[in-house]
Amino acid sequence: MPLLEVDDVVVQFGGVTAVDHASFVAEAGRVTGLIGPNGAGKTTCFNVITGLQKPNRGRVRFDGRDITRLSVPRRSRRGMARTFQRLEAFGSLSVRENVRVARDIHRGIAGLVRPASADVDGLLERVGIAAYADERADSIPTGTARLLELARCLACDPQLLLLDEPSSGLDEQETDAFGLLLARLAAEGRAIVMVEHDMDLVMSVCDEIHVLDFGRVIASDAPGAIRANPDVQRAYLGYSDVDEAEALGEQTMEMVL
Ligand SMILES: Nc1ncnc2c1ncn2[C@@H]1O[C@H](COP(=O)(O)OP(=O)(O)OP(=O)(O)O)[C@@H](O)[C@H]1O
Repeated sequence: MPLLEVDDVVVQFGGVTAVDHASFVAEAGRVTGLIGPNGAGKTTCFNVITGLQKPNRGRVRFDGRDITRLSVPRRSRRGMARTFQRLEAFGSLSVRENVRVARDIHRGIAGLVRPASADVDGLLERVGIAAYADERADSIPTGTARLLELARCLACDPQLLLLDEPSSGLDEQETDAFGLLLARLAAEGRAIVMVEHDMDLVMSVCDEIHVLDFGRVIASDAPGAIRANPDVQRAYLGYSDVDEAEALGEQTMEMVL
């Protein structure tokens, strides 16, 4: 049974259908990509999964239970954590304090009585930002701040980790290290769902990819099959361009996606 099931979800904003009967799953132990052109509905799906957006129809199930009506905090307590496209760290706190706050809140009363500084430093080490532990969060580079947000999620020891464009701001070397970290986090039994525009990262780290276009899931498959899927090519390139790309040969199309 998949850890996360999104079942026939529809979200409308006035006349705009942001998510259109979307169904997809994410399994524990795997990295799942959610990709699609700008405005395809990826972040709205994340908002529905985490409870920030009420769907007009459809269900979300987590670990076999219907959570469609659960509040954001209750979903978090069940084992979900997410990052946002826009950085959301507490700017005036240090990097270490940001992670400690997440850890202590997650541990509740126990966290207030016995703050877990050793675990916090271990998490900073794990995501590769220990050198920034004492820096203010609003003074660190964007890529480092994204890793800080990942560390804050991990402080809640989530079963499901939802990452919204986690590699933006990372350089090539940091992105490679980040891909390896994601694979290790999944190998621990977590389900990771990632919205990401860096196709090299998506193709190298994801076990399965769901492609959204105008709110609809147009393909769900392994990376190789997604790359070769003509509907996916069309969604990214546009109809006229795909004909042109086909004329130029398959290799050209593969380079685009
Ligand atoms: N709160 C809102 N009110 C009105 N329209 C919205 C709202 N949130 C999203 N939309 C619209 O819903 C559609 C899907 O948006 P969404 O942000 O989910 O797409 P996305 O795939 O995450 O895009 P991007 O890759 O650019 O972040 C877009 O047309 C967007 O303009």
